[in-house]
Amino acid sequence: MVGLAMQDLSVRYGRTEIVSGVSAEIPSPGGLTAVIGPNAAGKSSFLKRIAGLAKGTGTVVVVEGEKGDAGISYMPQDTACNAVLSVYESVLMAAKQGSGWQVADDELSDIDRVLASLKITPWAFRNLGELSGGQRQLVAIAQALIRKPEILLMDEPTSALDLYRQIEVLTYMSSLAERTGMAVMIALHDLNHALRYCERTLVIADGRLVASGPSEEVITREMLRDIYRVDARVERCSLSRPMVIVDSSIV
Ligand SMILES: Nc1ncnc2c1ncn2[C@@H]1O[C@H](COP(=O)(O)OP(=O)(O)OP(=O)(O)O)[C@@H](O)[C@H]1O
Repeated sequence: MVGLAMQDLSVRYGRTEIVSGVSAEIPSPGGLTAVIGPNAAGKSSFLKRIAGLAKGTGTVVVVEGEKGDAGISYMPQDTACNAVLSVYESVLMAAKQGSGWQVADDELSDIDRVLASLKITPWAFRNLGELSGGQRQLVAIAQALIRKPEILLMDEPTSALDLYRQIEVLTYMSSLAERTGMAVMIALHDLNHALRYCERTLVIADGRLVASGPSEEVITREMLRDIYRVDARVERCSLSRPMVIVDSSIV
């Protein structure tokens, strides 16, 4: 069961400050938190700063975590691939990152379990270079999960997946977070995913946190107008789930 406290985070690339003064708390147990906002708003930079992969000021404290900073894992937006590795080898390498090369039986069982949970076992011995973009994205998720992070930062993890896989992955992440107490922050462009799968949402615009709270309270007509510049409504579908219906862009 972990949470996260972020205080006054900033990110700088050279002299340019891209993210400024972001403070937010993810209570324990973390569950799923969406990070939304327009293109180039600073979502990836914010996640990288939390993971210690981008330079800047501010503090990140892992609340109740056993591994401290070591328990944070970042899954990048671009899933770079080493074409000479098989899926299985690439997940094994991710598992062994930062530790020795001896492999125990239970580590191999963990890999089997992660591949099975994402339904990618049939490709286990195919080379990464032969996979489609969506298949590679699922492997990247497996590489992130095999490290058993306490806090997982996922940068648009479903952007290359078909609708069925998007739902499968987010449902799985949601149940995994509930079962393990893991905190998952997910940069997303699909606001219906944020409404449906994420307990809370942070909105980043121009590098600043402009709203945060329960997803349904944050994703409102006003926010969509002010931040996304679209005329849109949040209505309930026949199953009573909230969803965004876009009428037009605002010129
Ligand atoms: N390594 C870098 N060096 C310089 N500028 C960068 C670097 N990485 C990102 N930026 C700039 O920082 C800004 C925010 O980028 P970032 O990738 O954090 O946005 P984002 O909200 O994740 O965008 P998107 O939704 O388009 O993926 C952009 O203007 C981008 O050009």
